[in-house]
This record gives sequence, C-alpha cells and structure tokens, in this order.
Amino acid sequence: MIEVINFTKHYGDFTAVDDLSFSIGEGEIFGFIGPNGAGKSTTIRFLATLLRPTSGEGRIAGHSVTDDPMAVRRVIGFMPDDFGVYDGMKVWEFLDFFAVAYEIPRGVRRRIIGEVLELLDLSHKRDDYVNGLSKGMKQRLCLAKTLVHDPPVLILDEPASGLDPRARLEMKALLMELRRMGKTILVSSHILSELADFCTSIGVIERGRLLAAGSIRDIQRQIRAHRVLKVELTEGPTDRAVAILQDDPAIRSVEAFGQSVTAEFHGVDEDMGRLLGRLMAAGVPVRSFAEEPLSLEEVFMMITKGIVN
Ligand SMILES: Nc1ncnc2c1ncn2[C@@H]1O[C@H](COP(=O)(O)OP(=O)(O)OP(=O)(O)O)[C@@H](O)[C@H]1O
Repeated sequence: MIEVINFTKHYGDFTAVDDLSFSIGEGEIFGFIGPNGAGKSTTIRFLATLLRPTSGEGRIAGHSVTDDPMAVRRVIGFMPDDFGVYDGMKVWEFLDFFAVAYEIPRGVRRRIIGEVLELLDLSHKRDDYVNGLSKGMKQRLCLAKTLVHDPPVLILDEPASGLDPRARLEMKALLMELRRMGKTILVSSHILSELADFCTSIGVIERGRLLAAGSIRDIQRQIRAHRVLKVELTEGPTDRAVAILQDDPAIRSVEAFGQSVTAEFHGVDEDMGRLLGRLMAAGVPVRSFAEEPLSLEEVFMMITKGIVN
C-alpha cells in the first residue's frame, strides 16, 4: 500500500534522508521510529506530496507520489506534526473546511462530519472554538480531519507527541480502531513504547538511514543471535526445571530467579514443544512457558548508536 524506493533528500550539502527504501502492506500499522532529527518528517512530507525528493520514488496505493500527487492526496489522510488552524474557527467549521477541499458534496458533509466527530468522541465539542480545545482534543481533531474523505491510508506524524498519558492511551485506542476499520497506517514517533504493542511492523531510522525494518519479531531475531526462553513455575524450587533445561542440546545457559527460569535457546520451534513436554512429564509445575520478546526499547538501543539528539 505504501512504498518508498531509494528516497534521498538533500538540503544544500546536508543529507537529511539517504537512500531509504521500505514498504508497508495493506492493513498494517507501521511504526516509523527514530530520534529527533532522524528524517521521519522529511520522509512523511515526501509521502504526503509536500516535499520533492532529491532522488527516489514513492507510491501509495499504486499512485506515484511525484508524478500523480493529486491521486495520492485522494487516498491519504495526513496529520502533520505541527497543527495550524485559523483563528476563530469552530470544530465543525474546521472539518467542513477540509471536507470542501476534498470536494465532498454539500448534501453529505454534515452527516460525514457528524460521523467523524462521533468516532473521535468530539461530538460535544462541535460548536467550540478550535483554539480553546485542550492539546489532546486538538490532536484528536487533527486526526478527525484526516478521515473526512475516508482515505484507505493514514500518514500520521507524531500524533501522540505532547499528550499526557491518558490522552496517549486514547490516541492508541483510536489508531487500533482505525486499523480494525481497514486503514493502512504509517505512524511516526520517537517514543518507542507508544508504538510497541500495536504496530504490526516497524522501521527504525537514524541520521537519514534505515537501520532495520520488518515485523518486530523479525527485527528481534536479526538482533539477537539466540532466543530467550522463560519458564515460570507456580510453586516450589526451580532445581528440577533448571536440570532438565541444562541437560537439553537446544539450551546453552540457564539462570533461575525466584519462580522463574530463563534459558538461552538455540533450537527450532519444535524444540520448544519438546522441552515443554519434558518439563511436564517430569511433573514440573509450569505456570507459563514462552519465548521472551525483546522490548522495543532494547531493540532501539541496540540498533541506533544514539548519535542524533
Ligand atoms: N527545510 C530544511 N532545511 C534544512 N534542513 C532541514 C530542513 N528540514 C529538515 N532539515 C533537517 O533534516 C534532518 C531531518 O529532519 P526531520 O524533521 O525529517 O527529522 P525527524 O526525524 O522528523 O525529527 P523530529 O522528531 O525532531 O521531528 C534534521 O537534521 C533537520 O534539521
């Protein structure tokens, strides 16, 4: 649904984005992660047809970003990182302004605006002035305006930036709802935990270069030479579990802490099942048995070198 092909952007002598390529499939939520100044907004503005590339290509729903920007604008909803609004505009007027710009006929505009306000839980603010809204509500309104023409693709530049924890959670719930509605979503952030638990894939960018892209699971695999297995017991000493794991050819090292045992796993998926079978057969009271995922923070720290601030 979204393709970036060898995108490069120079500002004078400075290379903001360097030969970036990635693609996002239909129905995905792609988390575009990188520290400040990494090149996220530059890439996003290119995809939103607002910035010409020095070289490279972008395609959205099959339309070329550079050759057919009008077609691209019809299929995307774009939320910029800076939200500008004219003074003295009410919430419904703001949405109506965009609806007119998208050539939505007068007869259906009122209904569509009502639906979008409802979805974003802003119906009660319909007649309020935009400038009087809280930051969280402004962000929601900005998301609302990306939806008025019902685009299949949403491109959102730091939609949760500057929000308090509650408003962040609300924003996350909204993005998940939009995905359920079938939207393909690119969402950027420099805060990993914002994206960790609901993105289907991520791309990590630093100093204009893509350091890793793919599903979180694949990236974790690329980074970690081995997998980590965590077994938690309901009760009793961990000695038996430790002995069984240590004795297994798929395991290299084992550590026990409280009721849990962590092991460095070098086998294939079938070995996991076999190991669980061995523990159960030996009567070890297993409460949970699972591969321990890397946190996105860990992934990020391992991939980036922290050069950009
Ligand atoms: N118009 C411009 N002229 C010169 N340099 C620019 C311009 N726009 C961006 N840059 C530089 O390009 C680099 C990438 O900027 P960009 O805004 O894409 O980063 P970002 O990852 O979105 O960061 P942030 O999270 O701070 O928004 C930065 O070093 C920035 O200073």
